[in-house]
Amino acid sequence: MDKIEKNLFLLYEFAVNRAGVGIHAVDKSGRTVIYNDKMKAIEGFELEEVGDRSILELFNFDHEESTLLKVLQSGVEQLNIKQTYWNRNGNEITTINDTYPVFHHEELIGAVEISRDVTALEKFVLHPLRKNSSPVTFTQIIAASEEMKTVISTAQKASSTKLPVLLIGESGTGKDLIAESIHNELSPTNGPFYTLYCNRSDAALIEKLDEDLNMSEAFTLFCERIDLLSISLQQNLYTFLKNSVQPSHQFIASIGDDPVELIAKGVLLKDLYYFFASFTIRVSPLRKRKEDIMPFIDSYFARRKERFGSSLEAVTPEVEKLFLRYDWPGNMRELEFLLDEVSSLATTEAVITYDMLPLHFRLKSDADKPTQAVDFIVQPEKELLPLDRYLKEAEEYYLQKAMKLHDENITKTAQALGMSRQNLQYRLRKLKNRS
Ligand SMILES: Nc1ncnc2c1ncn2[C@@H]1O[C@H](COP(=O)(O)OP(=O)(O)OP(=O)(O)O)[C@@H](O)[C@H]1O
Repeated sequence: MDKIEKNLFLLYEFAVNRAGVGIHAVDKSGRTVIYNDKMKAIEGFELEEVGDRSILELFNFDHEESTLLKVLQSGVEQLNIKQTYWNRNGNEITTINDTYPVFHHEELIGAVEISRDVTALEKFVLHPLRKNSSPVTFTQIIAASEEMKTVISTAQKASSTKLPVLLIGESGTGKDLIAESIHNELSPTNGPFYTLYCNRSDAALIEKLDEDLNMSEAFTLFCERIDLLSISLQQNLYTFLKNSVQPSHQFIASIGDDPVELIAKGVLLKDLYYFFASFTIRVSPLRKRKEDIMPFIDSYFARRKERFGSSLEAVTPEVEKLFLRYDWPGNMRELEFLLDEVSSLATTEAVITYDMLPLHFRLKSDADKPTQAVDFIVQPEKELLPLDRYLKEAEEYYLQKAMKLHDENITKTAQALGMSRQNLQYRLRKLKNRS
């Protein structure tokens, strides 16, 4: 490389690494030649792990499953392909990908994938019922169970003291909703409500908090899932919080598990825990307060009717029984997604019947009735599924069970299933995209 070319290369390299989109380029044999910083953040790989390795080897998938390879083979671009998956660090990511073949003098020399991380946007779009409506208040939180009633009354007390609050609960139990309700209950009212999505925060973002938050106006800062930040970023966050404490600001954080265990495992900084722990609110998983299920469904139908004129207003007793028996590992979020899925397919129906439930849910929720599994698969009165669809559903069911058995640990599950970690992760990601 002469000097001009070398300088140009350095400039390109600089630009590629500062780009706000993920860039992954492979040469014509499928070997990775460019893997920029944003792509590393999205997928959770390091260049050393990816560089000079074929993507087939890296992700352990078949030719037809990789868009980069598809494009290499066909020479045809693939645009706007949306993917949602868990990256290598266990974070759920949604990207929109454009993949292009690259030609030089009409000869194909490689392919480039450009990924836009739309995770935050997706989060916004996925909750149109909530985000487009008026600010969240305690009255919108379904609390039929004694557990949730206690949560609400403790949260109301917290908002009257303005002390920092720590919300503890599994994913999807409603911690965000409670945080926003505390903010909207404050008196006098606070200015803006900021959410720091810790599972997507990088060092720069935490450093920028100082610049981004206007310290002179009263605000609420909700640090969502601080346990997902690295310990060094938790330390940075703690330093920032300590220096910005003012009586007018409200600080709230959430974590996904018991703090004592998280501290013992070394994933939660003790100082940060103590900062928020003045008011600790534990939100039980939905399986421990099933009284909230049916009232939530009623309120879901009412909101849908009001916003979209939907005709749905009930579920059959059979579906109700199934919902009350099922454990809802994804809590209210899982129930809400399921209702979204069923409602989007409904036309004029007023009642959700068992047949309207998606197959993946029927398989999961019938899991505790193994003796009926065979009857369920082949029922004389129902049409048989095409084999490939059935196999896909069975794969999803089996992988989910295996993950649950190994506490959602990908490495252990992959070992048990006799496959590589990347292969399992890739399959889970693919199933997620289908659902
Ligand atoms: N008690 C409830 N009443 C009404 N809606 C609820 C309730 N609990 C949860 N939801 C709804 O379920 C979805 C998930 O809730 P939310 O995002 O608050 O959960 P979370 O505990 O903060 O999850 P994560 O830890 O993954 O951030 C949201 O759409 C929320 O509106």
